[in-house]
Amino acid sequence: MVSAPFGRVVVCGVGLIGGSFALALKRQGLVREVVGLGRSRASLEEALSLGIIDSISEGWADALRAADLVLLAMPVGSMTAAMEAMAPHLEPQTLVTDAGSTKRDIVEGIYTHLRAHLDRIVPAHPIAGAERSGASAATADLYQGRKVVLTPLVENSAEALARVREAWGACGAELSEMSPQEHDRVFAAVSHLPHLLAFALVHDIAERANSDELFSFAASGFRDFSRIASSHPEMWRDICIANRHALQAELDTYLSELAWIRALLAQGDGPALEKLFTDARDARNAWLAGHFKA
Ligand SMILES: NC(=O)c1ccc[n+]([C@@H]2O[C@H](COP(=O)([O-])OP(=O)(O)OC[C@H]3O[C@@H](n4cnc5c(N)ncnc54)[C@H](O)[C@@H]3O)[C@@H](O)[C@H]2O)c1
Ligand SMILES: O=C(O)C(=O)C[C@]1(C(=O)O)C=C[C@@H](O)C=C1
Repeated sequence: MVSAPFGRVVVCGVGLIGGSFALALKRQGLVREVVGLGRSRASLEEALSLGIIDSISEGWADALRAADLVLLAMPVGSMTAAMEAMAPHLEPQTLVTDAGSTKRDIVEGIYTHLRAHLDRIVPAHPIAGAERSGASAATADLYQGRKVVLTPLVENSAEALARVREAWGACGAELSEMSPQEHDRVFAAVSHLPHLLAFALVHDIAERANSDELFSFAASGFRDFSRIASSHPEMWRDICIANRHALQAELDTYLSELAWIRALLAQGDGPALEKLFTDARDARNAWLAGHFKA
């Protein structure tokens, strides 16, 4: 239950994630106007024509005037600069959240550039998305029934935290909280590594002399494994660089697993291979059925 509407909401980076947030709040009747801010005039015009935003702002000074809530939804590598630019214009009533896929770097940026506003900046990460990007991919129900992880700052006021929880909750999300460190470790394993592997496999196939032949026979197994290699390269560059330490650790663990599997193949050890596949299938099926400790 949301206690009061948000009035003026500013979305910086009106793509899949920012656009879906705006549409969800609009559908709930929780916002009087959504102001869009971004890097590309053409994509903001598109968001305007799709009814995702109500106006385009030329800069932070104009956008932040009487703003109730700001969502930062551009690639994580651009967020720190945005924080620096917005700092002089942030008014005392304005709440800020973000949608960045990494959290340690975002929290570091907040402490560097928005120190005077720590009570009301609540970092977040919606665990929902797609390989598609841009305003035209945005939908009002993207967050419905999906998780949003908040990494609140100790300085957050109870009221600010409650209001930001209300905003994401109104989008239909289930909320949880963790530290930025834990967040980045968890998502290195279950989001960032899988994307890296998908990009790597497709890149490897594409670079081969007989890639046309290989692609011509690739079917649904390849399609399922590689779907996320259609994701936005800039976004994933930024995520991988921001979380590179945790990601390298995950990559090392994965390389050990591959080395073990390679050894089983070299030994022709069918039973061990079958056990590994059975364990993996059982684990995935249990995950699909929601059988895991929360
Ligand atoms: N796509 C996903 O599955 C997903 C899921 C959860 C979180 N995220 C995070 O959400 C953010 C946005 O991702 P998306 O999928 O909406 O990407 P997107 O490409 O659909 O949208 C990003 C928007 O930001 C704009 N932009 C780029 N650089 C900018 C800058 N310096 N200043 C202002 N605007 C800028 C782009 O023009 C674009 O409109 C990223 O931080 C990403 O890590 C993405
Ligand atoms: O569904 C997809 O295409 C996604 O990649 C979404 C996904 C993920 O599950 O890894 C990607 C990045 C995010 O930060 C959160 C969600």
